[in-house]
Amino acid sequence: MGGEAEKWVLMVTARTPTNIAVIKYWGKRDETLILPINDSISVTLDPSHLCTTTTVSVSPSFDQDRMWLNGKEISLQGGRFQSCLREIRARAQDVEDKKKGIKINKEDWQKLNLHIASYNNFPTAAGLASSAAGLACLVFSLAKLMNLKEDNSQLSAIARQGSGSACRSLYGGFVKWCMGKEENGSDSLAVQLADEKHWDELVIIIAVVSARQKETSSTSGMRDTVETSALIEHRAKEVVPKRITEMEGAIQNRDFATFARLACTDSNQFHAVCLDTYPPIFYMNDTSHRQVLFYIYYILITRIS
Ligand SMILES: Nc1ncnc2c1ncn2[C@@H]1O[C@H](COP(=O)(O)OP(=O)(O)OP(=O)(O)O)[C@@H](O)[C@H]1O
Ligand SMILES: C[C@@](O)(CCOP(=O)(O)OP(=O)(O)O)CC(=O)O
Repeated sequence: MGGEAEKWVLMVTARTPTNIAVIKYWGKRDETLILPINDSISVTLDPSHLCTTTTVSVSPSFDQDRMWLNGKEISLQGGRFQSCLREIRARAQDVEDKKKGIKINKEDWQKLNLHIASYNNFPTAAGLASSAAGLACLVFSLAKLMNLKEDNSQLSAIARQGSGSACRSLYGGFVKWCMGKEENGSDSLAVQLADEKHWDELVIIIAVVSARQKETSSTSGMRDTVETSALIEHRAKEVVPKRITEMEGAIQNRDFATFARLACTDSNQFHAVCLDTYPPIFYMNDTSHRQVLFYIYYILITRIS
């Protein structure tokens, strides 16, 4: 380790958008590695809208890993944060900043502590996938700080271990999380189906009708569903595989009628398995029942040729 040992600080800031699932992930086959019971597909939002901004910094003067979320210190002791930190440190490379006279050898990352400050510009834990943007941003910014060689798909497998939906936020556009078959999760990662320019007439409008924290987190809600719902196996094995194939086709062909029908029916089935869970989970309120929560508008732009 070089530089004036006690004084230097190296930092990286990254911004990551959230993603909205159009074929939803709900249910795990492995709780620790976060392996899902079905594939899912999402649309990543424009990074200038709903997003997380995370600054990660390292200094020999930091005496422990610490994290602040929206200005308030939170514990990094949870298994999910620890999995991400461990996986990233294991892949860390040498880093040199000649201007600052800093040289960090890859072994040094095991001893150096991190300070992490993250902000969501939208409600946290309210059903707008803050864990997706948050954990993807954490993994991406740490990968930059520690000079990882892994590509986004390999990073998505690390982000997945922080929060399942986070693996899809490593890419823009339309993204598929392939559930994978391996027990160690090595093939459970995100791939980009089409980039953000592919369907630029598609506009997603998110209307927040309640910014309150959800009563049941996704993590515990899907655990209860897998344990108690009689419908979830039928959804995961029979319904979703067909919808995934159809949705991939709808995206490739920019077929809005099919895209909208699948997104709406899949969302409705997700809420149906929540209701089929014991005790039942209610994520929709009266306003969402009046169908103003999500509207996806397809704007046909008339081009003068
Ligand atoms: N910026 C962030 N950095 C790190 N962790 C975050 C960040 N934002 C949220 N989280 C973590 O994600 C948790 C919220 O996840 P949860 O899945 O319950 O809600 P959500 O992701 O907002 O909604 P949903 O999963 O229904 O779309 C927070 O309690 C926190 O632990
Ligand atoms: C309804 C969902 O948004 C559920 C997201 O669940 P999380 O990814 O937040 O759950 P954990 O993996 O336990 O962190 C559907 C989806 O994003 O596919």
